[in-house]
Amino acid sequence: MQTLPQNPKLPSTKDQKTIQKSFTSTLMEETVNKIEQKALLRISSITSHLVPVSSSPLHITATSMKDSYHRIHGDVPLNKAEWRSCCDRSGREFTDIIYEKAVGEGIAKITINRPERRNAFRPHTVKELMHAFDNARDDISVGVVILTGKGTEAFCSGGDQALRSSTGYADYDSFGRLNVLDLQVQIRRLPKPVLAMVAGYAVGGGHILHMVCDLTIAADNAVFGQTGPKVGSFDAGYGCSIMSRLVGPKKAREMWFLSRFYSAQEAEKMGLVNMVVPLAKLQEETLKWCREILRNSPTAIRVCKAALNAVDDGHAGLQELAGNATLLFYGTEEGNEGKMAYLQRRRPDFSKFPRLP
Ligand SMILES: CC(C)(COP(=O)(O)OP(=O)(O)OC[C@H]1O[C@@H](n2cnc3c(N)ncnc32)[C@H](O)[C@@H]1OP(=O)(O)O)[C@@H](O)C(=O)NCCC(=O)NCCSC(=O)c1cc(O)c2ccccc2c1O
Repeated sequence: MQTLPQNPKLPSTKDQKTIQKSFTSTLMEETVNKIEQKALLRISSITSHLVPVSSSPLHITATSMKDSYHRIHGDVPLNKAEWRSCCDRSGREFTDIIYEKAVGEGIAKITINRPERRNAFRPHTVKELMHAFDNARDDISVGVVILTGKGTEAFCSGGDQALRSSTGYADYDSFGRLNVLDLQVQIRRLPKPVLAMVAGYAVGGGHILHMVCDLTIAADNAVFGQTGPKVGSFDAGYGCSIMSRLVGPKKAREMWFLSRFYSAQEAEKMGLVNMVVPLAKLQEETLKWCREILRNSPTAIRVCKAALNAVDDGHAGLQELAGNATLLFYGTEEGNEGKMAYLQRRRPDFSKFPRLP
């Protein structure tokens, strides 16, 4: 046990004893707290995969802990967001999607709006999705983007099979397209987190869309799977490589070769989703995650997203990550000295900048 150091400045032995007593009891209290916290965490880790955390009677999360980290960074508000709807860049209403921003918060929400087709996308849908993602990227007040589907039946059921032709999916042009591949890359490279909020089916190309998002919050009615091999299609790009990274090579083969469907709970166990919540709590939980992310450093998140993708994305991944280094360098005096010297037609003086070890 720790003892107080002998201090000649302390007034009396009696007082010292009193202080020693209160010091000891504080220490004991802290120790009991720590043991309690460890036990709570242990119980939480055992039970969290058995029942959705939010519906568990043992609703114990790290945020209920009492240490200074949790006291300072603790809970985020769970209030509903007030959504303001946005038009496309020419001021026209979107037809296949709903694009909204939360008033006073850095959250954009993009909803695929073809519920009568289980939110299957056609080329025009993808075109609109790309416009919205572009806008969310360029809007500096937006820090996080939610991608979801209208209604509770489906997040997205992939490409609209009624429009599939020998040249891809065709609607507004006489030729077909596979433009969802460009959308996947756009989400992957977006320097802000994208959260998939999944209720109902996320299958086929819709399953791949949730996989390319950074995080997935699923309702307990969500269903995940690839259908390609049953409908004469496949996505041998991100659809295979990202899946293999997420669930491992064996499980990825199972998902593609057998084309089965998996429940939300199974998907969570496989590492396909971050959290499963009751359908009624889906929006609330997703907003909570967004708000928690928005409290953190946007630059740290931006660089981490690029870094987490860099190895898998090869040259393109490195380019994205390295672009962040350049961006940060432009904000330094050293970077600025180079620019100023060029503009002032003089030799740059980098001598005052340290060569850090
Ligand atoms: C998603 C389902 C399992 C849902 O079944 P459920 O019984 O709940 O509903 P219905 O089947 O009755 O559907 C209601 C209604 O929606 C229509 N619909 C659903 N999905 C689609 C779709 N993908 N395309 C067109 N229409 C769809 C359905 O026909 C009904 O209409 P009614 O008029 O009859 O009311 C089930 O619907 C289902 O299995 N859907 C198909 C899933 C699928 O196979 N998707 C395509 C996979 S391939 C793909 O997505 C894909 C797209 C790309 O752009 C690629 C690009 C590059 C490479 C690969 C690509 C790729 O593989």
